[in-house]
Amino acid sequence: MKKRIGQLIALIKLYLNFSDMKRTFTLLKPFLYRQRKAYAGMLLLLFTDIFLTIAFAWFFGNMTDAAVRSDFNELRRLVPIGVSLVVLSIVSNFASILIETVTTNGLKKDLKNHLFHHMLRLPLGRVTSQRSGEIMSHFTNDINSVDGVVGSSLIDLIRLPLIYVSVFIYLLNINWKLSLLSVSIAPLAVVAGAFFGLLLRNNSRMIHDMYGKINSLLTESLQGFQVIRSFTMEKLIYNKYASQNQKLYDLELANAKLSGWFNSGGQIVTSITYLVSLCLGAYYVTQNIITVGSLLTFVSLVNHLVNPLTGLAGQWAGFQWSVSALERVVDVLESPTESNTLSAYSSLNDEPTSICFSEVSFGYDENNRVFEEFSLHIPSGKMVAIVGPSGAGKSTLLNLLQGFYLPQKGKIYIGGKQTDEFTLSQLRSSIANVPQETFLFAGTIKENLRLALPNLSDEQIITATKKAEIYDFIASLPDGFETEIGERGIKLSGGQKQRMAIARAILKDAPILLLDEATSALDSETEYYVKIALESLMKDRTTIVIAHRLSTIQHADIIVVMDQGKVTQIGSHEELLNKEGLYKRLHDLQFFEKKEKIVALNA
Ligand SMILES: Nc1ncnc2c1ncn2[C@@H]1O[C@H](COP(=O)(O)OP(=O)(O)OP(=O)(O)O)[C@@H](O)[C@H]1O
Repeated sequence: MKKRIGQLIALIKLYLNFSDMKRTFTLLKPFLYRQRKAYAGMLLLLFTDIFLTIAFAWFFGNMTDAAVRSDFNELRRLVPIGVSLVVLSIVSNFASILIETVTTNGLKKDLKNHLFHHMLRLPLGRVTSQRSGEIMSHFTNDINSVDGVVGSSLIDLIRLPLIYVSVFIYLLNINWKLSLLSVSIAPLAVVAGAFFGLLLRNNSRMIHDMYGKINSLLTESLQGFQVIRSFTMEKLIYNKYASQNQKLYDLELANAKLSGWFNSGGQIVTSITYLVSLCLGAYYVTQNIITVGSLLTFVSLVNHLVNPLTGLAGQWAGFQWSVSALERVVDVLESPTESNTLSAYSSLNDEPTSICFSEVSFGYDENNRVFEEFSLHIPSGKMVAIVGPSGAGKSTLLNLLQGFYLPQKGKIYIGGKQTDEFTLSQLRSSIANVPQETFLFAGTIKENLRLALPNLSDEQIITATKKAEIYDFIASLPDGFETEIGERGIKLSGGQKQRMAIARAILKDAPILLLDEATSALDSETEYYVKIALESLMKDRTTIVIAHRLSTIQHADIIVVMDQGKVTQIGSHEELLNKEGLYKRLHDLQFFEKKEKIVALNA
């Protein structure tokens, strides 16, 4: 019981905390402003709507009175007015639908573009720390839930009170006692609305979170489909999905019940008001206090007294639904980006350039450092190989150099200039990277190769693929360079993907070349030829090579041995072999392993 009261108090505090709403509207302000013309149109239609509401009630009452009096002249005068009102109503409805689409869908489109623009500029760590399904649900579910705070919902915040006041004033003129009695029920509707809004907001928040979770599960299931198959996880993953779906269903059901109660409450208030006005009004007619027409005008307008109140409360509920979705989007949009503009290729210079890490300290999380005061100088145009055990920080070094992460301490220099003197576009355009895992986009082979540089000619592409030893394979395909390779390049083998990545690096033609296990997926023969191509590519470039197989880096100008984020040895292959240390141990291990394999094959 105590716990429940505590929960309720926490909920009320949350509800009365308007900072989320403030954040949401700060986010929406420029997008609403962009639709200002449409909103001006909506305001115009709003006054037309109020005019039509009262005019129809007036028309209805006057027609009735004229009929009761058998006044044909009056009827003849009224009919064209009625027709005009109907025409105006049709035009205004059509315009409302059109303007509603412009404001709501236009805003959603702009907001989605803005979110994607922002997401593309977020630091890598921020994006990779969130599950991709969660991010997807911002675009699919969260932004699409914006309807409660924009378009007609926003205008309703003005429209409903205005209708309320206008109708009330008009009804006062008919009979003030009847009018006052009709509005006496108003506070009940307001209190009920506020209470249901409170419950709905909390539920809405949980529903949006659940959408995010389910989206994540679905995305991961598709991405890891092969793993699911090989570990026979189908039943497990299905049960997880079904259970999350059940939770979503329960939450949505609870929401529906709340909305149901809320609507029924509104209906009760409306019906009571209607019945009371009708009974009392009928009595006034019998006493000749008001005419039959006035009574009809009154009862047809009295709904507009209660509806704005229940409508406002309903608006409030929709508002809560939207705010709870948009605050998830605001969380992303408030994350600082690494640049103000979207990066695009920006050539710096083709000259080989030196690289220097000076007392760099870095950890993916502050308390868990990968590097502590790490320093390394790589002379311009040289090939440096980095070896060391798994987890030593080799790939992290390449991540830092490309500005994917920023060091917590220390500096990185390229050609004597600190990296933050370059724009991120310049920095990344001057580096060609062949990562450990090749990512290819769904599309054709040519489209994937064209990513390397803008305006590549077909000849350049053919030459690069020949150097990367992938041309013959591409030429053997029925569609050649136009072959679709599937999502993530699923239709290519690991070695083929790796050669595509090498071809891309050749095409990029950047002064710095990073090769992270770039030939690990190739068979010995292909590796031999690809290495020849890479060696010619390395000429006049500063190259960092990460390799586990020491046989592939024996000709490196400098070999750096890393262990636990520190340089433990540095020198040429021969120098390091003549010293006791990690390099010699790794070399001996690999050498004997190879020898054992040859002996086994010969046996
Ligand atoms: N995105 C990340 N977030 C958090 N920690 C990470 C991330 N990437 C790597 N690490 C951690 O940083 C350390 C260094 O990883 P890194 O990938 O640089 O090692 P490596 O020497 O390249 O290893 P390998 O030879 O296995 O590729 C490891 O302890 C790893 O767990």
